Amino acid sequence: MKPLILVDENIPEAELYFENFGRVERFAGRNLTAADLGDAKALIVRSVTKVNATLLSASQVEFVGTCTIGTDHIDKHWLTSQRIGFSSAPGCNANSVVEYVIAALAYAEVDWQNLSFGVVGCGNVGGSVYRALSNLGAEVVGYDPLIDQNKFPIMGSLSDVLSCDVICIHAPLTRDGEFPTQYMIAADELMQLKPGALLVSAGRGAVVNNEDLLTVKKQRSDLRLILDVWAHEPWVCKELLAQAAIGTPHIAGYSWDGKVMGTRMISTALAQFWGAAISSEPASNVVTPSCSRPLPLSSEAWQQVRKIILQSYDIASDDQRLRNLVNNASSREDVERGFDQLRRNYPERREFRFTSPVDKPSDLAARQCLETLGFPFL
Ligand SMILES: NC(=O)C1=CN([C@@H]2O[C@H](COP(=O)(O)OP(=O)(O)OC[C@H]3O[C@@H](n4cnc5c(N)ncnc54)[C@H](O)[C@@H]3O)[C@@H](O)[C@H]2O)C=CC1
Ligand SMILES: O=C(O)C(=O)[C@H](O)COP(=O)(O)O
Repeated sequence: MKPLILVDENIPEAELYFENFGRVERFAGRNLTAADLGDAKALIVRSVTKVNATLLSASQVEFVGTCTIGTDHIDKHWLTSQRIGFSSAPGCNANSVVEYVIAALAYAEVDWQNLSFGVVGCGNVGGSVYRALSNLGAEVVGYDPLIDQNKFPIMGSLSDVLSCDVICIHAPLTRDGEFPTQYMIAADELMQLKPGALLVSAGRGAVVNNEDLLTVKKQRSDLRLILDVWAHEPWVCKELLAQAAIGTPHIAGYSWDGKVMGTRMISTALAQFWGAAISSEPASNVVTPSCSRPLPLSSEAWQQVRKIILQSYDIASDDQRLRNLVNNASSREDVERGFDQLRRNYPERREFRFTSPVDKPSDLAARQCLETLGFPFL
């Protein structure tokens, strides 16, 4: 009999990608316990399942895969000590997060052309955001003390980044090492932000101290917030959400293409671990942003671009669904349950390169800009 592979219910296409080398059974990620593991040989999770000795020490699991970029929910040292195989899916939904940021800017009517952007964490996600914004003609500075400082044209200190018009946070959640990120953006950092600054938080909620954020935002009505991640998920603070220009339930990386890429990358890793045949082309994180810098956009052309971006990704609906949930919930449990439901039932969102706008904009610069973003006009 084929080995049992337990797969989170929120991982699409698992049957397609895993069933030729195992029996797939689904589980609800947030509630998985040691007693549910049975004779599973592989466990495939998302970020809501804490994988550690408590969950696995009495199990037969020999491989853990997470169809996510982030790994802060996994005790990797313990897995290594037990010789349990492990793989994450680096970069699988990086392009989805880039498109989230672009759609959020479009929805908030932030014309990126003459603004300065600071990117905290310049890995697969932050690096792609950096390149996408530079390609669109924005001025970008990165802060990432752990990478080669020549990797991007302009790197600076955290203060340099905090002095920009827009600050995009894409650092992972870490609690140790020389540069831990937990609460790295707290009251002092928030008070440094320039008047009218816009903060985009799409890494992990606890990189930003949410209590400080609420306090500072109440004192500084000039600041604008775009929040996809929350320090105490699945709970969302109603007061903080009310202060956000855009608030979404941790779905920046939830394009259909990004999620399926995660499934494919982990099925490839498991097949390699077991020496099984791979059921599809080997997966990679495919998107290479174009390097051409488009022509400057007139304000009318920018509006054409904005409209097409928002037709492709209706971020307003993501924001509205979260507000409906949080504003109508009668208890903390309601919010937590609803948050997970919004994520489980997330609509199929295709990336820009798979959506053909109905109207081709008449303006050449608008068309070039959209092509730079990946829209397939030609
Ligand atoms: N909102 C969402 O839906 C999603 C959120 N994420 C989050 O974004 C994080 C980043 O993703 P990737 O870029 O793909 O990861 P990555 O591992 O490729 O890059 C992370 C970068 O952050 C840098 N970094 C670490 N500590 C730092 C610090 N103290 N200050 C500044 N930079 C620091 C690292 O050097 C690295 O270059 C993930 O760990 C995950 O938590 C990822 C995908 C979707
Ligand atoms: O890849 C990551 O890291 C993410 O944050 C995911 O996009 C979030 O997905 P879940 O694993 O929390 O469903």
